[in-house]
Amino acid sequence: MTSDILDVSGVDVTFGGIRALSDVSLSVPERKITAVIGPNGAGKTTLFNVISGFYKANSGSVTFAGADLLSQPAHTRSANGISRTFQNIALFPGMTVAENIKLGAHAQLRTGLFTAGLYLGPAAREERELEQRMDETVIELLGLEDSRDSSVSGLPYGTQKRIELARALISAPRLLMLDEPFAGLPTTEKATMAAQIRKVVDERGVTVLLIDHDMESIMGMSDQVVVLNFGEVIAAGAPAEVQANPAVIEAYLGAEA
Ligand SMILES: Nc1ncnc2c1ncn2[C@@H]1O[C@H](COP(=O)(O)OP(=O)(O)OP(=O)(O)O)[C@@H](O)[C@H]1O
Repeated sequence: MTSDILDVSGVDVTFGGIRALSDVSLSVPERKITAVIGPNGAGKTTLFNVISGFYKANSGSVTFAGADLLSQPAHTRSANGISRTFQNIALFPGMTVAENIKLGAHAQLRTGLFTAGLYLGPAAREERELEQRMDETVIELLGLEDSRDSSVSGLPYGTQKRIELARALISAPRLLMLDEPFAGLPTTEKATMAAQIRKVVDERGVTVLLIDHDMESIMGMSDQVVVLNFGEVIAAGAPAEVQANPAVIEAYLGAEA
């Protein structure tokens, strides 16, 4: 049996006169893939930003593994076991793939980037352990062996997306939040990305919550789909169920009109 690892309940967010989220509730089952979809402006990014602690909710609660998240600042999410990627790739182009990935773990290192310069012994040991963990876990899992020591600039977009995924995974999160993992990918690479996200769930036991517009990828890979429209949840369930829901069809047809 699967239990829910994340519970969003009655969340309201307003910006001036705009109600970006209205009484939003959803549950994310552990070790499953949940996708949040909806037309442009539906509130998907706002929901991600509330869970991440970047936006304040006017009311409601977000509970992760039993802990109340909304009372904790954004920088505690990593320690809580939550990691995320962003809509636009934010890698350091002059650094290598491995260096970029390691940055994802530095919030967790005891010595940290700055104290590393002062206490070389423990820092060097921690760095070595981190490299080993990186090679054994994310590099191999995401098939980045060949580009490990290459500079990020010049690598194909699909590889850069995988590096972002690896950077979010190196901290061994329980919940991985992916903001548009399929955006900008050529069709041939979408299936690879979907398969790798599924691998992360099945082999590492990570729970995935993602936002995207790519219906084919989402419907093919998700265990649960939650649909937002004008800041409200209008449907939630298995992909086939959601696809056949008249309110969902109406929301998408309305958005195209
Ligand atoms: N920081 C902000 N200040 C003011 N309004 C905002 C802010 N962030 C979002 N909004 C508004 O809240 C609503 C929901 O926006 P949001 O970006 O969450 O939608 P979305 O579903 O992620 O859209 P898209 O698919 O286009 O990324 C929109 O009306 C948007 O203009």
